[in-house]
Amino acid sequence: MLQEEAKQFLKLCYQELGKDYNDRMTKILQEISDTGTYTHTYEELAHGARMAWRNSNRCIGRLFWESMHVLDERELETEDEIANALFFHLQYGSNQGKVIPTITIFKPGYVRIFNHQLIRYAGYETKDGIIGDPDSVAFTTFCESLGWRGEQTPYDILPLVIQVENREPKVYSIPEECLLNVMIKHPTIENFQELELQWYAVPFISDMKLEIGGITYEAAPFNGWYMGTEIGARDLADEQRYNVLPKVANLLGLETTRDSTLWKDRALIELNEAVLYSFKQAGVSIVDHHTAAKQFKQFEEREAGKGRSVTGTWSWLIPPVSPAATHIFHKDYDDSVVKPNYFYQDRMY
Ligand code: HEM
Ligand SMILES: N/C(=N/c1cccc(CO[C@@H]2CCNC2)c1)c1cccs1
Repeated sequence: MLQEEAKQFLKLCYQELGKDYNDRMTKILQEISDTGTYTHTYEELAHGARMAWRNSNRCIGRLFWESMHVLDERELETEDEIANALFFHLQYGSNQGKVIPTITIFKPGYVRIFNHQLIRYAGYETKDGIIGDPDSVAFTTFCESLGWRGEQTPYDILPLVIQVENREPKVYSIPEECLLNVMIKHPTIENFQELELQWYAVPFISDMKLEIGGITYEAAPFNGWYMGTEIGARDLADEQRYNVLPKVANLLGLETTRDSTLWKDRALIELNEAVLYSFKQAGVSIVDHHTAAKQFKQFEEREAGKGRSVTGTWSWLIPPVSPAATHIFHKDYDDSVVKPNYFYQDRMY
């Protein structure tokens, strides 16, 4: 099984790198029969992580798959060393707002990061309702069970929770210099900032596993930049998230008593325009869903040129705002799963 996965990956990887794979294949098969596993070279690891992004069916941002920076931290052993590598990744990937798509890869079978994203707001269940991000309530409660205490504001940054081997998970507050936040304001509606909306600048997904040639990296956090609708049409807009559309509509003086005034749609557009404007003003990379769709079209064309077929999940690739205004809506995609790839894994709390 591992031999087969290794063979398949190596053949394709070395073909794409323009290298002969015979010698390497022999060495790997020997290592697998000696030790039951094998260790990727940095080149195999880096190209495998990029191939996994290229194969991510639900990702609209794949045009840039070859440019991802890969930080190899497989030799780290202690929770402190790992926390410091994560603090480094936060600063390196954020790059003062000029976001660099980056992945850090830790020793397989040894490290787990409990966070869904390295930077996320806490959620608190109170008798008067939820403070903060409802999506974070379970993880926040878990952090509190480990002794962590937040300030109970709607935008508290959660700590990192790192587990090595089967030791107790350790909790680390994120240093200020690793954090970048954007206050949401509107280009023409002056009192929009009265809503006091904000969001963190850069998404770092930290709970997916990376599978390359039969080796599973359970801790391989990766960042890119946001597509505006993720924040403006989901994180801040969903009823079961920050649910701000009624507040935006009131600020805009919209008639909210009838659906047919399309007040929700108008509020959504103003909020998404404000998100894109605020990120640009703050010098933080972000892409609107029309530009992202055009970039994805370029990705499809480039892959065809390389003789590779593109797999995708239509329902995830279409943006949540004006989906039919993008080419993606008007075609269908083969949702087959190709490896290397990123996968969900069981929650640790
Ligand atoms: C560079 C800018 C990037 C943009 C604008 C982008 C955009 C997106 C968006 C909008 C989604 C859907 C998320 C959702 O609906 O919740 C997504 C999903 C995804 N992206 Fe990308 N992405 C980028 C980079 C990356 C990178 C660097 C990786 C990994 C190396 C990646 C891997 C994925 C994966 C695995 C999913 C599916 C997540 C899931 O199934 O929950 N993306 N991307
Ligand atoms: N823009 C992004 N968006 C996402 C990419 C992958 C996953 C997610 C969050 O997915 C959650 C689980 C299902 N929807 C929300 C968001 C990126 C995050 C890290 C690199 S690029």
